[in-house]
Amino acid sequence: MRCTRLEARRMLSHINENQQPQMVDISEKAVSDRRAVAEALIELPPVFQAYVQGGDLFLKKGPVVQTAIIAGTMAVKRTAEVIPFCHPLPITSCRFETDIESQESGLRIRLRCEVKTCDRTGVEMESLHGVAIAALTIYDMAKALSPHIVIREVRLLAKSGGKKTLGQYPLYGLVLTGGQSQRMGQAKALLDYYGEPHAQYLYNLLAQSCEQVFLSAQPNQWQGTPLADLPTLPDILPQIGPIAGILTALRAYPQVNWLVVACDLPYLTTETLAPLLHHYREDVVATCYHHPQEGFPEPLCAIYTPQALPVFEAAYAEGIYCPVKILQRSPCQRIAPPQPTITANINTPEEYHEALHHVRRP
Ligand SMILES: Nc1nc2c(ncn2[C@@H]2O[C@H](COP(=O)(O)OP(=O)(O)OP(=O)(O)O)[C@@H](O)[C@H]2O)c(=O)[nH]1
Ligand SMILES: [Mg+2]
Repeated sequence: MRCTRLEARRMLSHINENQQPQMVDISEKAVSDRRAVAEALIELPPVFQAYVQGGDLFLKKGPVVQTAIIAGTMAVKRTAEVIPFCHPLPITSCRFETDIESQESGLRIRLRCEVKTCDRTGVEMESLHGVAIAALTIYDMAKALSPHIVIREVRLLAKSGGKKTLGQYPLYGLVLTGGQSQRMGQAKALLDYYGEPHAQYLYNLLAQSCEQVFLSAQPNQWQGTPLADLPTLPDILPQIGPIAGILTALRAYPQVNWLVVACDLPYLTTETLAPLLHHYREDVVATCYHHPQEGFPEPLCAIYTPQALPVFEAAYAEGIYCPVKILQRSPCQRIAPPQPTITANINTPEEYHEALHHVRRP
């Protein structure tokens, strides 16, 4: 598989000019507050159920969950000693949340570890190391009673901090390109307003403020085109309009903010996107522009929070596929567009030729 230009640039910082691995140089990065949350699930057979008491599991070696938290906290502080290219960081907070669930099949212990620092790089390795060692400690404390213990789903739930985050979540970008462009008669994502395919232009624009950007498309839609190398999230739902792309993205990365834009918006620039980023709110489903005349919310130039996933799932289950309707019935923050044209989408060849006059000012 060919790697994208972005991946190539990222990979380069992990190797030196002699192709040897090295620690990424973060000397020039800005210091900022950073947070990461990781989770692990541990499954234990039914024999353990008799030992649960007040949120812990009391076995011969002692209180299992409490001991795991201590082990995990120590692990968090020593991550850089264990993982070769990990930077040592001052940990300003380390908190575990635990939950024991009793099921027919046995016990399920869920461990979450939230780590904070204020530094030049993130603490995701620290939170992952913390839950991994806490889970191994549970295994060690419990194995004498039964070795049939499974540690599963050690994963990162959230990471924030640095430039490309909003509130407590990282910002990801999605350029919707999965439509059929029937009215245009040619792919809208490939139209040229600024000297390159417009989806490429929007990808670059979003990459200025987003940690990762994806094209939302049909599987293999852009093979053999200039967009082929861009990271893509292929729809996992039928081609029922933009909701298919938005829901695919929300499901794939539920713990991020999504800046979603349609590929047929020619007037988006750093300046016209700035108010959305500036007015972002975490306690709503989306922050979006409203249409100056009609007054409805524009869902295809908006920032969605993780709250959008259950809202879109419910709408999809009810057969409501129109994103405008979904936003109209959800708590969202609408802001006035700095220019009325920002939300103008271009659907026909006539509109395209007209728009070219406006975007290419001398
Ligand atoms: N991922 C994804 N994006 C879609 C889908 N349908 C439409 N879009 C995108 O959503 C945005 C708005 O859609 P429309 O204006 O209807 O665009 P379109 O469907 O390509 O154009 P028409 O065929 O003329 O309706 C565009 O950026 C489309 O590429 C879909 O099923 N999946
Ligand atoms: Mg359409």
